[in-house]
Amino acid sequence: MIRIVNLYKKFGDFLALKGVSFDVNNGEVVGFVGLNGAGKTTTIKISAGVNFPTSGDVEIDGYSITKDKRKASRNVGWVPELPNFEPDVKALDYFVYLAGYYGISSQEAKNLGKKLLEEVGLSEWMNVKIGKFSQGMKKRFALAVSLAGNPNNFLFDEVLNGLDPAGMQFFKDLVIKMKNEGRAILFSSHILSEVENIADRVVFIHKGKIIGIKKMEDLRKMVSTNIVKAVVNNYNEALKVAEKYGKPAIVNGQIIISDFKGDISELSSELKPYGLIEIGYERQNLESVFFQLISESEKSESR
Ligand SMILES: Nc1ncnc2c1ncn2[C@@H]1O[C@H](COP(=O)(O)OP(=O)(O)OP(=O)(O)O)[C@@H](O)[C@H]1O
Repeated sequence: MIRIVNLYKKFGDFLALKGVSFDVNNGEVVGFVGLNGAGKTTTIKISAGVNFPTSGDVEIDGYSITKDKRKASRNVGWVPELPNFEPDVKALDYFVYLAGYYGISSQEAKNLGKKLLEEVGLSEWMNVKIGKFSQGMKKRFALAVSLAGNPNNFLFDEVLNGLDPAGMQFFKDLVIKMKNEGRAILFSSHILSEVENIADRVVFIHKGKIIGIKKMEDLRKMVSTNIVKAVVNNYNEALKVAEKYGKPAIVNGQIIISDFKGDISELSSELKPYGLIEIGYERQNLESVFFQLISESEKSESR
């Protein structure tokens, strides 16, 4: 189990994490979703023990990553967004070297490396230098390394980014397998629909704060069809009009009215004086639910 407790992280004067707390239970996949720069990687690096929090802590199966780092980090595997390995070393040799950190002897590591590199689809590449690997192959290699200590908890940071469809399916299938084995998995993405078929719950982060924790089934229920989108010149006045028709918010320079009630042609006439450019029903998808949460959080922030 991964327990993230009130994490704060400062980079100079910039507060990148502002009290991040949530749990990932055993046998659960938690999607960790936020826009670029939201704080996902910072949270994950702290949880992996490769970065320190300014305050707060992460417990991995009860071990504190700040006070009992050795035990905690042994129990967590981490697949980074952009794995960075020594380019001139062959995959299997590198695996043996890295497995040394887990206290695995070199003969044992060699056998384990062969098995794990095969499992992640790199059997043909064991004696090839990592510098020759594509980004997707580096992620598979990072996965093999993270499996070396057979940890019960995993952190996947934007692993699907830049992968081909076969690579994406490989990682998704693996995550489901790990979940069924009872492991705790935190899986970050900036695209909610990417985690749709694997996550049990989704933790939304925005500007260093958790802005919502939702069960996947509840998120699906939120995807309704009664959404209207309008583009106007004068947003402030148009917003007041839109309030009569539902719950409006400005998202990406558009007025998005959720829970829309009424007649769209009447609204269209009412918005004309405010420079109406475009209006129509929005095909609602999971991503609009994500943007809705962001816009609600921005609104409450400005209050
Ligand atoms: N080493 C650092 N020094 C200064 N600022 C940093 C550093 N690392 C991250 N930040 C800042 O902290 C914020 C959160 O960054 P982080 O990488 O955690 O976001 P993210 O959600 O993972 O985004 P992305 O999807 O782009 O990776 C950003 O504003 C980023 O610029």
